[in-house]
Amino acid sequence: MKLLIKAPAKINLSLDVLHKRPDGYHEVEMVMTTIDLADRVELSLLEKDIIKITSHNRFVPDDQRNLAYQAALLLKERFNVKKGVSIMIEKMIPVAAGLAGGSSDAAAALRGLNKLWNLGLSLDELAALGAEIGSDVSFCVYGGTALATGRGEMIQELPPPPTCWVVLAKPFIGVSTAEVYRRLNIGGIRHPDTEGMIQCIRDHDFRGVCQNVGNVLEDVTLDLYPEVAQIKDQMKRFGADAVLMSGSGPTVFSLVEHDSRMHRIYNGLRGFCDQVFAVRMLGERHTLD
Ligand SMILES: C[C@@](CO)(OP(=O)(O)O)[C@H](O)COP(=O)(O)OP(=O)(O)OC[C@H]1O[C@@H](n2ccc(N)nc2=O)[C@H](O)[C@@H]1O
Ligand SMILES: Nc1ncnc2c1ncn2[C@@H]1O[C@H](COP(=O)(O)OP(=O)(O)O)[C@@H](O)[C@H]1O
Repeated sequence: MKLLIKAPAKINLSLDVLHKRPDGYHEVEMVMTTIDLADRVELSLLEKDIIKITSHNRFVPDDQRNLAYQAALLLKERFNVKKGVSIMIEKMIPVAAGLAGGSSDAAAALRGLNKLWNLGLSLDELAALGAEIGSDVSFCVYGGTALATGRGEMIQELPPPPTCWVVLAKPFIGVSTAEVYRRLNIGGIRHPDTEGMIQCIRDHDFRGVCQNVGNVLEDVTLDLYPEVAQIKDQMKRFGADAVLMSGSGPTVFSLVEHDSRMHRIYNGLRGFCDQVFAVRMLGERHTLD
């Protein structure tokens, strides 16, 4: 038996850090949404009791470091599964980009293996297991749009944001999330208006959403990699309605209402950056079918 699961990337429309916790993680408030840029995760049932990972992308680990492997191992150990799985990841999401590609692969593995191994778990149960793998995995289990709090694993569903284009550009650098959090000067943070963002999403107010985007990790990554600031400037010059770095970066995204501007930004950035995408947001949450 084989299953093909779509594992979409996320962007952070707003990302705030409230304080550093005693466990070393940071307490966050993030408005996140999934976009139509997705890895394809193919799961094949193996009678032999092994987890096998393959991917054609040389940046994707093919062993226990892979978050999808960790998802399979967690389910096997927790529910005493004696069957195996072969996981093939067709990577479309840039790696170490602030787009939660690895977390989304893990979430897809959780959703798919629930079916392949007949575990009968709910999305809430899968999301709780996902939190054991990484802070972004719970959100990726549900997909859609949400407010994420705690260290990112506490998820409250939100309605989809107003329809627009999302143009993404990733420079040829990878960013360490741990390092970006470590370098953050919590005392100097200018906090985004998370409540304002949520209200604008509820009101279908595109201008308001654009005015309320904000990411407190942006300055840290901009200091480390000036090319991220250059991409932001380019997107603004080409007429983006809003421009922000996603997560810990280095991917920058712009929100764009009109098709003609989307084309202008996409074409302008392609000469400047190695990975550029123009996609829609995915409004709906995943379902267990
Ligand atoms: C910044 C964000 C925003 O969505 O995404 P990315 O840029 O990774 O996509 C997330 O907070 C990243 O989530 P994720 O990448 O799952 O983080 P984890 O694997 O749990 O943690 C990696 C490291 O980041 C730091 N970390 C992560 C989350 C958090 N709330 N506080 C932290 O301090 C910790 O040092 C941890 O060791
Ligand atoms: N399935 C996976 N896809 C991509 N990277 C993975 C995966 N599993 C583990 N990793 C590791 O996780 C790191 C962060 O990758 P990724 O999830 O793409 O970025 P981010 O945390 O910035 O959203 C990578 O450097 C890679 O070594």
